[in-house]
Amino acid sequence: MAEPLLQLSGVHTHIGPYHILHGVDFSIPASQLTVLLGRNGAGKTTTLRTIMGLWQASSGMIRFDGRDITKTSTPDIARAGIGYVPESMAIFTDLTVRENIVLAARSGPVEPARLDWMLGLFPALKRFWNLPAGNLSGGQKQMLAIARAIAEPRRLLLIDEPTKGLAPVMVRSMIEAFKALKASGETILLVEQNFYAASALGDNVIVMDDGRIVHSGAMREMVEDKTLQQRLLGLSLDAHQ
Ligand SMILES: Nc1ncnc2c1ncn2[C@@H]1O[C@H](COP(=O)(O)OP(=O)(O)OP(=O)(O)O)[C@@H](O)[C@H]1O
Repeated sequence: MAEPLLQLSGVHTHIGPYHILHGVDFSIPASQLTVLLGRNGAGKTTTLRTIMGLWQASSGMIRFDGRDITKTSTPDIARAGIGYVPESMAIFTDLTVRENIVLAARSGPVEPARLDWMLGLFPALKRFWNLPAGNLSGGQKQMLAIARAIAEPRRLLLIDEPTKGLAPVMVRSMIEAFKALKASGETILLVEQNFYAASALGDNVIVMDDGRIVHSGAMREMVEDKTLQQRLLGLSLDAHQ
């Protein structure tokens, strides 16, 4: 079997005096979408931040594309090709949609073909191209944050709860955009609490609780196994949108 693109082995993370991750192990295969599920406070965001080097793992190893990145700085992790969209979205609300995207491409102008592809994924951004991003709806802001993350080619995208608080119609648009992203061969690790979106998109699923991985496997297996779902969805996921 091919080596996974990302692999966490026995990762522990402390935030100040608090021990948050307790030996996290999982791997992310290339060109697939892996969903990370778990109730509030399970450690999902901490896992993404630890991969990005925003929190330093206190022990264990994180390998990306065959290279140990456990102690690599965040800018170098980003340069290695990992894009991160935090839950807070990180967009500039006073700048236009265009300016937000221009600023996200650090190594030069966005390739025209890439821009067309991005605006095809998120057509709303084209409509609001010259308007301040603060005017966008919550879902459109989320789409802009994702577009910023893919303004340059990435090897891996880490995306934290993109459907959180969105109306069902916007959740469906987001699912369509993610399906198109998947079809382009992107490798994605998606934190998602909405099981409707998670099951529509995931090739693989990882479930966390209390800073530990309590399940990992194929999403299809979980969708078909009601007993497993009941046990894991009892971790207060949204079973429907
Ligand atoms: N800066 C911090 N200082 C102290 N504890 C923190 C900090 N950030 C997170 N934690 C704690 O770490 C644990 C895991 O939080 P984390 O945000 O990773 O969970 P999560 O699964 O992403 O939950 P949510 O869905 O609510 O975002 C929680 O108990 C949280 O209170």
